[in-house]
Amino acid sequence: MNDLALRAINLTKRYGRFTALDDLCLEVPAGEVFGFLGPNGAGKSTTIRLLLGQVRPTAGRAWVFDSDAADAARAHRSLAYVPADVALWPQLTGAEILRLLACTGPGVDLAYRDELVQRFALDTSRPARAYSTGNRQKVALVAAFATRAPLLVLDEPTSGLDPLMEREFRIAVAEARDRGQTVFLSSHQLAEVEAVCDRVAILRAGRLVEIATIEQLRGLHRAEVTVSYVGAPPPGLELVPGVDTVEQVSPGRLRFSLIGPPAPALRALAAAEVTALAIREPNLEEIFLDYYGAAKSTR
Ligand SMILES: Nc1ncnc2c1ncn2[C@@H]1O[C@H](COP(=O)(O)OP(=O)(O)OP(=O)(O)O)[C@@H](O)[C@H]1O
Repeated sequence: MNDLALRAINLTKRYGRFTALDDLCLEVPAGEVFGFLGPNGAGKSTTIRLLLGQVRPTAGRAWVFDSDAADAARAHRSLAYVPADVALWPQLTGAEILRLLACTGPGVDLAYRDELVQRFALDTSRPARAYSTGNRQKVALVAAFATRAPLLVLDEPTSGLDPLMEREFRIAVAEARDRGQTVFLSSHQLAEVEAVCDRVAILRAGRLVEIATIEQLRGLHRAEVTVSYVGAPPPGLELVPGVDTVEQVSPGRLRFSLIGPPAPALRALAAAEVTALAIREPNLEEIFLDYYGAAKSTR
């Protein structure tokens, strides 16, 4: 099987004169847990629909392993999909739905499925019409995680789950990774993406603005440094490359923001009698807001 689970080349979708997705180039290696982020309307669902072969690209192409994404019947043999709005057969019970879904995919680990039903505290004896949004989501997640499909495409999969179930979700993603499955996770839950993903892509107004590991993203964004010292403050700190907004928070205490490697700033600090130093790296939410803040006016 191909080493790439997903590949998009110049993938573009226009609706009339409006460009929902613009020239997306993306590669997701098999076995990776990949986060797909973007504000509302950025083009995440459009991308997923293109990857699933549900809409045709205006330009470009996409592949799921060796299959052209447009050949949905073939491509879907190697993936399981959890949509953002899970719709189930209202008259069937959870158990009947899980049995039905098991017949459609590339095979199911039944023992693991039963374990997931317990872990997600899902009452499978009830008809789907009686399920809450979160319970419908659980049925779809249990069905997806229990398949042996090499690729799991999850579109906002935890929006209806409570924190305990979110925790189960994170564990299930880690187990999928351990089995060698690839996970493509579109999410608004930035802490979740930060916790489970190897790499993330950030989409803004239909364009890919960043694709990197969380560590790399942190390196591109501001860390907040707080330094305590006795005697004279470190001289010339504001002139050091990467240092910005130096602020005296109290006598003997400075705070500044730092982008890039800390070595030049540390050399400058060495000139003072530093008694304490704290570097707080940005979390994914702050990184995302950096991009999002700059994007507000563009769509
Ligand atoms: N069938 C369509 N016809 C016209 N415009 C569309 C169509 N589908 C999507 N769009 C537009 O394309 C843009 C991207 O939509 P998309 O649903 O991909 O965003 P998203 O990132 O998934 O957003 P959300 O996080 O809100 O789900 C939006 O501005 C949307 O209005």
